[in-house]
Amino acid sequence: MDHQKMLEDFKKRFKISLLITAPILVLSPMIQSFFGYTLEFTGSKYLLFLLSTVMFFYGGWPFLTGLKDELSDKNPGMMTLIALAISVAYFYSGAVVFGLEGRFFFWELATLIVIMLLGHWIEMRSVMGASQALEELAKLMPDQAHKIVNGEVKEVKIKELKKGDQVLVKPGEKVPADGVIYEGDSYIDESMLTGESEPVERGKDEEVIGGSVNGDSSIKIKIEKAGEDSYLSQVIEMVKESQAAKSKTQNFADRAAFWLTLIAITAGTLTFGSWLYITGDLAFSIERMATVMVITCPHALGLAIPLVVAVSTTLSAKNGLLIRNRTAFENARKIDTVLFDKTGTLTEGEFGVEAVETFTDDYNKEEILQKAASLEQESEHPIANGIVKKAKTDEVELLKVDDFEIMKGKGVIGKINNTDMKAVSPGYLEENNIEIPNDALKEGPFTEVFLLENDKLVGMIRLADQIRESSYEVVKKLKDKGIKVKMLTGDNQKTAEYVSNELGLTDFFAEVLPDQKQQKVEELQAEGDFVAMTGDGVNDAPALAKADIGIAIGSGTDVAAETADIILVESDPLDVLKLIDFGSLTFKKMLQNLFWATGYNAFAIPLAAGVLASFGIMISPAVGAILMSMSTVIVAINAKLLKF
Ligand SMILES: Nc1ncnc2c1ncn2[C@@H]1O[C@H](COP(=O)(O)OP(=O)(O)OP(=O)(O)O)[C@@H](O)[C@H]1O
Ligand SMILES: [Cu+]
Repeated sequence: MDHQKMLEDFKKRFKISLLITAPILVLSPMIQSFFGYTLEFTGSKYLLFLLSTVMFFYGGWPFLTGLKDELSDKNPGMMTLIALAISVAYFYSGAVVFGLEGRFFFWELATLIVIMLLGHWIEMRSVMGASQALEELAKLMPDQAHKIVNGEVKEVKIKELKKGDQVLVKPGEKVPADGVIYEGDSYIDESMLTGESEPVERGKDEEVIGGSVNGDSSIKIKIEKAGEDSYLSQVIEMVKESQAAKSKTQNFADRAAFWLTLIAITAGTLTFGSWLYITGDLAFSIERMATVMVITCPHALGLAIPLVVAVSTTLSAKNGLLIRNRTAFENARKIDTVLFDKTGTLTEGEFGVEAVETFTDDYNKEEILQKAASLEQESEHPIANGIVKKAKTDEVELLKVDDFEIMKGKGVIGKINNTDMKAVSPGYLEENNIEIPNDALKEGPFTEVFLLENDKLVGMIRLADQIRESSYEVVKKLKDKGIKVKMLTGDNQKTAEYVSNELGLTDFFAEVLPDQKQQKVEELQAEGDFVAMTGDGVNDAPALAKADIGIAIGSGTDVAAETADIILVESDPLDVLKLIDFGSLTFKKMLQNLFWATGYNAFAIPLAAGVLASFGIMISPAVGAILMSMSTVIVAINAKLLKF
């Protein structure tokens, strides 16, 4: 049954049970003596029994079936407790009707069931409120889109959109799917998707995400990803998965709920035994036992963590933190070292060519660029992109390359006109004892690529990458928190040192080959550090997987960073701070909820057991039920109060 139906069911059962409770109260001897009237006629006690039977089976049904489910799962919990309590009350009273010495519990039974139903109904509403957060995400998608067919605008349902369709997005409307603008430009508000507070300007050939809100001018977009492939659908899917998966904290809470149930049954039985021994009053002892079982019901405990999870994962997703592994996220408070990848993480990862040099008379500068760019055509590396881009703007013709190969972390290799050519790092030159010309390596955010012909150095291209504006802030703030900030890069010592000094890093590791990054993480872990690794996810995958917390900086709509625990959608290193703060906050909420849910038993159980009976303080099973429902509602409200 889905939640909405269950909610309706509880409501109906509550109302009908409430109606049946009225005559039960009127017919109950105890109520009568309290109000000083007598209503007894032949068979009146059988009528009372009949009404209570209806009450027990109709009103108590959700709890009785719950008992069956829990026992067949071998996981006794709150339904078991409630079912036990009402069964004891019902069968004992029934026995009294048919001759056993004692008194009836019918009115207690009725009020207990009514309050339990009401409590679970209210609870469910709070619970649904908290878990509705995910539906809010789904609601970000509009229902309709204006598709452009042969120049005419046609209204279509979102579901009908396919890759390649052209749609018009009017001012103020939501973008219906992920796509690329082919006409117009506008400011796009992505705050609901990524947490980026300022609208961003997007023009021709730039990407827009489905669910974001168009600013004040019309744009036309060509759809790249619609339906299930769209960014938003993937995010929702991911949030669902991470909500369904259990974190360590969740497992702990589940175990605690199980133990609490056992404690409740034990405490109930002990209470029963003790009172029976002390007073010899069977009825009184049963009432105390039922109250203990009801009040100890671990309902709040069962919900303490899932409610926080529901709120937390959705809030994170809305703010551009996609959580794939919740245990890692909840561990964010433990981070004492953050390891950043350099290129594309601390720096923009967009290389511009600063200078082209030639070291021989056989080549002019343009030829150096031409050969290098030709080699780099096939590579996806940001350095390669920078070089190829420069060649294109300079309108340099690119040559055909044979036997192209990538030397990971070192450069590229290939044949041009049957001559071996390489574009490589300074590290490669050192390894092969090729002398690097004086002054070739310049101080600054520069990366040099050397061109070799038949292993002879012929030229060089110097590229520059910018340090991200926000890197300065994130390093400072992390250090203020007492967290060590280190950098890992495949780039050369000199560049790494420059960036490290600029940013004020704790430490850095340069010329680390892609397959050594993971080892570095291990080394730090061996020193006892709890390491968060932040990288762009492409060549950092093993290191991300190895780190205690792997954080991928996914650019734009790329959600597919498979090995990371957490993905930062905005590609902003500052989000690492948000992650640590929000992760710690989420964990704190969970602890608070666990405390509320378990701690309240410390006073509730003795109270219910009648420890204060000699002071005249004693609560009925129904009041016990009110208290137990209240503790659940408090837990739900506390979860809902979580703020990003
Ligand atoms: N396609 C390429 N062309 C030329 N040189 C390359 C190429 N790919 C890698 N290199 C050289 O190898 C070095 C290390 O590259 P690698 O991909 O391991 O690190 P990176 O991605 O540049 O830096 P980071 O580790 O900070 O992300 C580069 O700095 C560059 O000198
Ligand atoms: Cu409960």
